[in-house]
Amino acid sequence: MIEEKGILFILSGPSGVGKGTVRKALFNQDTDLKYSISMTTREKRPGEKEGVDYFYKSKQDFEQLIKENQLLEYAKYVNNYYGTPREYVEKTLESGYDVFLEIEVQGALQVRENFPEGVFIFLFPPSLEELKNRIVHRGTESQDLVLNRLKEARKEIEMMDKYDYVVVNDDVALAVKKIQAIIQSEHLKRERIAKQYKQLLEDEL
Ligand SMILES: Nc1nc2c(ncn2[C@@H]2O[C@H](COP(=O)(O)OP(=O)(O)O)[C@@H](O)[C@H]2O)c(=O)[nH]1
Ligand SMILES: Nc1ncnc2c1ncn2[C@@H]1O[C@H](COP(=O)(O)OP(=O)(O)O)[C@@H](O)[C@H]1O
Repeated sequence: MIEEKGILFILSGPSGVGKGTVRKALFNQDTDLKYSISMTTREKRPGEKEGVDYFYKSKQDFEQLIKENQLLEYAKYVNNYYGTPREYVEKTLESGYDVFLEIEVQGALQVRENFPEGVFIFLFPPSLEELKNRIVHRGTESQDLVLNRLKEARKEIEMMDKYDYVVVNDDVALAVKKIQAIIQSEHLKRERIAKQYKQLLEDEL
């Protein structure tokens, strides 16, 4: 029998493109997806909550998690660590649920190595100018950090061709619809493959 494992979806793309905004809009709608909450060493922003937005860790605790191989992937991003808890993702997929990660590009490439069957979605800005506007207007960063994030963004955009899908985030609701269509079509694809496989086994008997 074919195991009914969940599908791992990875939403990535440059900082400021709208990953968090699009992910939240997606989860505000009715969905069976399970969001994997990341670990980070960055400071909690006003309004954020432990265990909802992130699990906030000290640098020392985070490095211990790395040593114990408890992270599926991790990256140092603008002087802070960010990482995905391995056990949550593996167990949730095993129990048949789809898991959704929203992570930056270096981490997504590491996930690619461990989960080549994952579905990798790159969120693309309408333009670099608009990306800069979004980082500036979000207002969570100092001028220096804005420049750092823009520098990162240029490098990250070069990684786009390693992804399965590219979604332009010009309008949040539209980007959400496109991601939902990708999720649906990946399920149909896998169902079709499972059916063909079953047929193949029956034909051989
Ligand atoms: N590699 C990796 N990146 C993450 C993870 N969680 C969040 N990120 C990314 O880290 C970057 C910075 O996140 P954050 O400080 O929350 O700022 P913002 O998402 O740009 O508002 C974003 O690109 C996130 O998508 C994770 O578990 N692993
Ligand atoms: N489609 C969009 N149109 C206009 N502004 C957007 C759109 N998506 C996101 N934003 C804005 O851009 C800024 C960065 O979004 P955010 O979700 O924090 O990006 P990321 O998680 O990729 O770093 C926020 O101020 C957000 O409100």
